[in-house]
Amino acid sequence: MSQPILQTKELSIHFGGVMALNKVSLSIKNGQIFGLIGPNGAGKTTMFNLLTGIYKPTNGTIHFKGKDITSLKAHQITTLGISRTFQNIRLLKGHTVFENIFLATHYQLKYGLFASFFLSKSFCSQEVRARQFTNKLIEEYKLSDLRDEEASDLPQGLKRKVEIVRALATGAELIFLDEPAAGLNPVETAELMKLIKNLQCQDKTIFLIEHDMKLVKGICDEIAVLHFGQLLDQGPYDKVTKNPKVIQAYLGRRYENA
Ligand SMILES: Nc1ncnc2c1ncn2[C@@H]1O[C@H](COP(=O)(O)OP(=O)(O)OP(=O)(O)O)[C@@H](O)[C@H]1O
Repeated sequence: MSQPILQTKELSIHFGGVMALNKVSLSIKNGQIFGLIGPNGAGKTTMFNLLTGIYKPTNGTIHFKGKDITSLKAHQITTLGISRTFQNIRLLKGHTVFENIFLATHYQLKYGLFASFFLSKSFCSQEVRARQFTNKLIEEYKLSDLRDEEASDLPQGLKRKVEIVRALATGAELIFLDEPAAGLNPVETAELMKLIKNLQCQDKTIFLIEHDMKLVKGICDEIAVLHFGQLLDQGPYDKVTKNPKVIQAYLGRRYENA
């Protein structure tokens, strides 16, 4: 767990007069569970949007496994091995759990439009492998009973789980989770924590945004704190949460309750 998998250098973006991120330099090591915390409007989701190619930075660089991905498009970044979930769960309406996960496997497939149109041998064998991979994930993450259920009709905790498994189905090594515990009850949150730890055991690196400090304290190897677009501190939970600037800007009662 020593090599950085993701590094930002002086990453900045402004929207008109709003400096949403200002010279943020972060380093996330391979295999870590890394937490990003900070008050509402601090720039956390903007950070994810930059790292996944949805926004382009005004200044600064992003490297993934040593490769400069700053100007790549969102689908190119996903193909390289980065995937995400959203603050408001975004599952495909009218599609089953299987279909939601299966569609995500297509980031790993290597055939063109021509091959798919004429159902070439390569297309067919890759489709078979994609189905097998989807079934393996469904079994592994204990979703078999829900395989043919409409994903968007499931309870919140299960929807979140399907969204995370869908991120895995892209073949991602690095997974961003934007407030994964939002809207979950304590039992669902405990299940989620186990799921995230399990992803780490499978050599995935996790970068998550979260306000639930029990979750952050319970599973994060390192955390970073944003405040008005600036990085206040980065390091192990116990060190960062003792930083007076961090306590003043964000933690307050959250820290006492964690
Ligand atoms: N597309 C956009 N256009 C204009 N301003 C934006 C845009 N996206 C984000 N911002 C602004 O950037 C700042 C940071 O927002 P961001 O959503 O990243 O905060 P956050 O830390 O994720 O907050 P929360 O915890 O509430 O989700 C805010 O002032 C927000 O209004």
